[in-house]
Amino acid sequence: MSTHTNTTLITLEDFGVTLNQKTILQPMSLELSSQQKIAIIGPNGAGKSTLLKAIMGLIPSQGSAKFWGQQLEKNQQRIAYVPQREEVDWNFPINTYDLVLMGRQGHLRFWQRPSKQDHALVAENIERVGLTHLIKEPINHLSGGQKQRLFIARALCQQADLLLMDEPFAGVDQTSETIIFKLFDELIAQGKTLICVHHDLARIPAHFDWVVQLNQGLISSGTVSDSFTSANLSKTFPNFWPRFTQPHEPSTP
Ligand SMILES: Nc1ncnc2c1ncn2[C@@H]1O[C@H](COP(=O)(O)OP(=O)(O)OP(=O)(O)O)[C@@H](O)[C@H]1O
Repeated sequence: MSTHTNTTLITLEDFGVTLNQKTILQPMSLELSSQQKIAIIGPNGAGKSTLLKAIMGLIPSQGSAKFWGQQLEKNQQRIAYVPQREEVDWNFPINTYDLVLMGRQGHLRFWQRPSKQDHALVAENIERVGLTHLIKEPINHLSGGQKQRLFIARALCQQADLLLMDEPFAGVDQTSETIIFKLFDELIAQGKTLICVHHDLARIPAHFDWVVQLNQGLISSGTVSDSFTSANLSKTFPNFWPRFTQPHEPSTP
């Protein structure tokens, strides 16, 4: 059993994104606690990826985003970002092992070579995501699900406390999905916090604790039981609801 306690991890205040004079995310304020599996959901173009990139400081934003009550720069090493698969150059000439080893970079001074412990951590995390047999393969030889697991292994090597993942289940086979969800539970038990942009609404109740609903701004943020409701989903997905039905909430005729 975990000895960690939930604390406020992310605090956004009037946090918004405007790019090329277009408002992508209206200013929002919210708090997210640690040691939870948090899903970010919303229709295409809702601003889900934008929110992750903006809080990671990869694109400009307005307002304030704090991690453990401090600016990003103070905590960068404690946060791992797993980008959407399409954003990675899979033809980059690097193999599975070396890509995961990159997760250790932030822990090394520029003159230091990876230590025995660094290499042990790489091997351990590659094993954890079930890719040991592909250790020497160039990354573009991996399947969709294996590619997602590869980046999760790199994030694990970083030994981050917060993992921000942009659609880690996109194009993932059943084996990879099972491995990743199991890993999520192990990470939560270790006190980590996971934030995932997620598309599969049917998986939310079973696999996530908290859900943030976006549609060009914040629609709702709350526990799955309180906030994953038809009322909120119809605001988040106005063009599709009631085509979506919640697994635990029968649709009304
Ligand atoms: N640099 C940019 N300049 C202007 N608009 C942008 C820029 N980057 C993204 N956008 C727009 O911001 C909106 C939100 O994009 P984003 O990728 O965050 O959506 P998303 O919710 O992740 O969508 P999806 O589910 O399709 O991945 C889109 O309308 C997109 O066209």
